[in-house]
Amino acid sequence: MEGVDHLAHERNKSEFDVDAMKIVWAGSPHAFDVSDRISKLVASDPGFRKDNRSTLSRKELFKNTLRKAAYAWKTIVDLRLSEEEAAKLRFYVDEPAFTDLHWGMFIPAIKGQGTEEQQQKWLPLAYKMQIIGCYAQTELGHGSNVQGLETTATFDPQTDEFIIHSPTLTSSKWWPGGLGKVATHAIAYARLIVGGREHGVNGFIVQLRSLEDHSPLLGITVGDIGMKFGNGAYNTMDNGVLRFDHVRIPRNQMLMRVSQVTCEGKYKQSDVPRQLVYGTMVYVRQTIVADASCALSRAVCIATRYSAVRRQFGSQNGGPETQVIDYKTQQSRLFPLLASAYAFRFIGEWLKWLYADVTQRLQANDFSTLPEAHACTAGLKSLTTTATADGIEECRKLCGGHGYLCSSGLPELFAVYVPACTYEGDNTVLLLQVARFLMKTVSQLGSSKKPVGTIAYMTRVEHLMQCRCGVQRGFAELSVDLVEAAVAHCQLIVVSKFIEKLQQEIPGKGVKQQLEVLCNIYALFLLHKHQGDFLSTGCITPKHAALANDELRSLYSQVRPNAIALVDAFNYTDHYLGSILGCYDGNVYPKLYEAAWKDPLNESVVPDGYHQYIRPLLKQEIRTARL
Ligand SMILES: CCCCCCCCCCCCC/C=C/C(=O)SCCNC(=O)CCNC(=O)[C@H](O)C(C)(C)COP(=O)(O)OP(=O)(O)OC[C@H]1O[C@@H](n2cnc3c(N)ncnc32)[C@H](O)[C@@H]1OP(=O)(O)O
Ligand SMILES: Cc1cc2nc3c(=O)[nH]c(=O)nc-3n(C[C@H](O)[C@H](O)[C@H](O)COP(=O)(O)OP(=O)(O)OC[C@H]3O[C@@H](n4cnc5c(N)ncnc54)[C@H](O)[C@@H]3O)c2cc1C
Repeated sequence: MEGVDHLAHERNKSEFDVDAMKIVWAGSPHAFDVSDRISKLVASDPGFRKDNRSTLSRKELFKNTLRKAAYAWKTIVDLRLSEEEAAKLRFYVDEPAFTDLHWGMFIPAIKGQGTEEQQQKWLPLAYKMQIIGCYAQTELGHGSNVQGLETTATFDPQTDEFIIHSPTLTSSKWWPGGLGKVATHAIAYARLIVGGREHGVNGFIVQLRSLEDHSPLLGITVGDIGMKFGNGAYNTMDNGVLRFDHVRIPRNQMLMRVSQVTCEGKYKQSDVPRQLVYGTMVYVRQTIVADASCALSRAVCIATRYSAVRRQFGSQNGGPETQVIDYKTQQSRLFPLLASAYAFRFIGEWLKWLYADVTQRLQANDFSTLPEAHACTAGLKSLTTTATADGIEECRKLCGGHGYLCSSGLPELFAVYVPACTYEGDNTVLLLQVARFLMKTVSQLGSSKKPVGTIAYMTRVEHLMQCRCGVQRGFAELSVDLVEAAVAHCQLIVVSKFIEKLQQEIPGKGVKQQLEVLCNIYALFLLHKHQGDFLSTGCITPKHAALANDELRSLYSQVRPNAIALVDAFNYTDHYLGSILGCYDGNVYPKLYEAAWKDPLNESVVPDGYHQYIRPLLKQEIRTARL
C-alpha cells in the first residue's frame, strides 16, 4: 500500500515533542535547518543515487564515485554553498571518497602544521580544488609506531631542497586514502635528516602527479592497494601505495610550524611541543567521535523501525502476532544501543568544544591542556568506534534474516564503518595512550600539580593516592588491566557529559524526560554489563546490582512507546538510511519483494551458465562437458 504510513500508530503513541528533539539532536535550530535542507537536496537529486553500489564492479564503482564527487563539487559551486553546507552535502552523499581526505586531513594538516606563509600559498589552491591532497603517513611496515617510519627527507644545502626517499620495501607508503588514483599532492611523513643528523618525523608537501595529464612525476611510483572488506563499501576509496626514488622538493615544502630548517642547513625547534606534528590525528579523532553517533543512530533507526514492523508468534484468537519490539529480550539489546547513539551525540558535541578550546589555547601558546585533549580524543575515538561497530552488527542480528540482505543497508554500513576501529590509530594502541596519561596523573597525585578537567575526580579516589608510587613499574605487564581502566575512565566521561547535558535547559514537551530515561539506561546498562567488576571491587552490593536490573526493565518499558519517535528525531531521509527495513513508512515487505526482482541475477529467468554447467549435471553429461 503505497503512501500509507505503516508506523503511524507507533508515532501516535509518542509522549514528547519530536520536532524539539530534532533540534536537540542537530545541536541548534541553525544546525537543524542546514542538515534538513541539504539532506533533502541530496535525496531528491538522482545524481546522488546510491542503491546500486553492491552490484557494480570495482572499476565501475570507482568511476561512479569520481562522477559523484565532481557532481557534488559542481552543486556546491553552482548553489554557492557555505563551507558548513558543503560539508553536510558530502556527508549526505554518503560515499567514502578522496574528498574526505582532501578536506578532512590534507587541509587540516596544512592549517595545523604549516606556517602563515605556507598556508597562504597552499590553502587557496586546496580550497578551490586546483590541487587534491592526501595524508601519507602509514607505511607497509609501520602504522601505529609513527616514530618507526622509514621514509627519509634529507636536506641538500647545495640546491636548497629535500630529497624524499623510500629506502626499503617496508618504507612504501601504504593505505593513504585518495593516494591510489586521484591525489595530486600528499602530506608525506618522513624522518628529517639535516647535516647527517636525524630530527624525528615531520610532514612534507610533495607533488605526486602532473597537473596537466595526471601522470606520476619523476621518481614517484604510485597505485591502488587492492580490494578491501565488503562489496561496494570502502572500495569507493582508492587507498594507495607510494614509493619515492630520491624525489626533490623545495625546502619551503617542509611543514615548518613545529620545527624549521634554514637554507644554511640549520635545524631549529619552535617553542611549541613536538607532539603538534601529531595534531592532524587529534583533529580527525575528534571528528570520528562526532561521526560515531551518526553511524550508530542510522543502524538503530533501521533496527527500531523494522522491529516495530516485524511480527512473530503470539497471535491470539486469530489476531495479529506480536511486534518483535515488544519482546523484552529485543528491547534489552536494542534500547541500550538507542541510548548509546544519544550518549555519543552529546560526547561528540562536548569533544568538539574541547578541541576548539585547546586550539584557541595553542594559538596563545598555552599548551597545558594538550595532554588531556590527546587522551580524550584517543580514548573516546576508541570507545565510540568499538561500540558503534559492534552495535551495527547487533542491529543486523536484531533484524533477523532480512538484516543480512544488502537492501537492509546494514552489511554495507558495517563494512564501511568497521575500519574506524583501526584507522586514525588502532583502538587498543589508543587506549594504551590513555592508560599512560592516567598513570602519569596518578604518579603526580599529592604533588602541587592538581588534576583538573576530566581527571579531577582522581583526587577523590582514596585508593589511587595509596598506589601512586608503584604506577611507573610494570606498565607492559599490567597493560591488559590498564586498557580496561582506560575504557572505564572514558565511560565515566561519556556518562558525566550526558548528565551535564541534562542540567542545561532543554525546551520541548517531554524532551528532557526522554533524555533522562536514555541517560539512565546508558549508565545502568554499563553497570549491569560490568557488575562483576563493580561487585568485586566493593563499589556496589548484590542488592544494588539487582535494583539496577529492575530499574533497567522499567526504563525499557518507558522507552517502548517512544522508540519510533526517538529514531524519527534523527531526521534521516530514506536516501541517507539506504535501507528497505528502515524506511520511514514501514512498508517493508512490498519493497523487499520488488527489490529482489531488480537484482542482476534476475535479469533472465534461466541463468548464464545453465547450458555449460547445470544442464550437463542434470543430464549426467558432466564427464563429456567442457568445463
Ligand atoms: C563519509 C563521511 C566523511 C566524514 C569526514 C571526516 C574526515 C575523516 C576521514 C576519515 C578517514 C580516515 C582516514 C584514515 C587516516 C589515517 O589513518 S592517518 C594515520 C593515522 N595513524 C595513526 O593514528 C597512528 C597511531 N599512532 C600514534 O598516534 C602514535 O605513534 C602513538 C601511538 C601515540 C605513539 O607515538 P610516540 O611518538 O611513540 O609516542 P609516545 O612515546 O607513546 O608518546 C610521547 C608523548 O607524546 C604524547 N602524544 C602522543 N600522541 C599525541 C598527540 N596526537 N597529541 C598530543 N600528544 C601526543 C604522549 O602522550 C606522550 O606524552 P608524555 O607521556 O607526556 O611523554
Ligand atoms: C580503511 C583505512 C584507511 C586508512 N587511511 C589512511 C590514510 O589516509 N593515511 C594514512 O597514513 N594511513 C591510513 N590508514 C592506516 C591506519 O592509520 C593504520 O592501519 C592504523 O594506524 C593501524 O596501524 P597498523 O596497521 O600499523 O596496525 P598494527 O600496529 O600493525 O596493529 C596490529 C595489531 O598489533 C597491536 N599493537 C600494535 N602496537 C601495539 C602496542 N604497542 N601494544 C599492544 N598492541 C599493539 C594492535 O592492537 C593490533 O591488534 C588507513 C587504514 C585503513 C584500514
